[in-house]
Amino acid sequence: MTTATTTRPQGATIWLTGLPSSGKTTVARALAGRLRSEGHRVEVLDGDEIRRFLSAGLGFSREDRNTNVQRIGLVAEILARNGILAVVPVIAPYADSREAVRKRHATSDTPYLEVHVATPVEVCRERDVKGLYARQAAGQLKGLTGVDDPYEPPVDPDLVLETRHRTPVESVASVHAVLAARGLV
Ligand SMILES: Nc1ncnc2c1ncn2[C@@H]1O[C@H](COP(=O)(O)OS(=O)(=O)O)[C@@H](OP(=O)(O)O)[C@H]1O
Ligand SMILES: Nc1ncnc2c1ncn2[C@@H]1O[C@H](COP(=O)(O)OP(=O)(O)O)[C@@H](O)[C@H]1O
Repeated sequence: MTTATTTRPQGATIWLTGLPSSGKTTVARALAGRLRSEGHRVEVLDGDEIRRFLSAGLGFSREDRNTNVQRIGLVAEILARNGILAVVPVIAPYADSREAVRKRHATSDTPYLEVHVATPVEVCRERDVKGLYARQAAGQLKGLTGVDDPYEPPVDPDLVLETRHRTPVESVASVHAVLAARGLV
């Protein structure tokens, strides 16, 4: 009798950090589409959806954001460790919180990519997909990331996407190139 050996595909977490309306979700969805079309198993851990279920009840204090990011980091690492490409379009404004997620991945030797979606706040304000910048300006919302709440830009990200000067397809190509260079796709 022969024993079949199976090799599990290598997973990874691709974390897209950036301000609201910077383009995280747009790039994440387009990236996921491309990776799926190439036959990879992909999950997008959407910030809004996570906050409706896994992080229901959490707000936007520093403590709650950290709790949210650590929960998402845990789920992403479990998925990635099991051969899934986990794409995470979540603000994650605090450097120490992102560092803890990176360390969690390092502990299990799971590939982790930090991608800074580096769109200036003036451009995000113009895009204002969900009307948050307008609500903040009108005094109806306090603690908006990048405006009256902190965003600590990554110091040494694996990739920076200047979405002002690139189309989403070009941004996807940049992320894909990093994944390919690391042998992950
Ligand atoms: N005060 C404040 N600051 C920042 N963002 C706010 C806020 N209130 C609501 N939202 C909306 O919440 C969406 C999810 O946020 P995240 O879970 O990614 O944020 S965090 O990482 O926990 O800081 C986030 O989604 P994106 O716009 O896709 O970034 C915002 O639309
Ligand atoms: N080069 C680009 N990359 C990503 N998004 C862009 C770009 N140019 C314009 N946009 C637009 O900016 C908006 C970004 O919104 P979204 O992806 O929901 O941001 P976030 O998830 O960071 O809040 C979308 O309406 C998108 O079409």
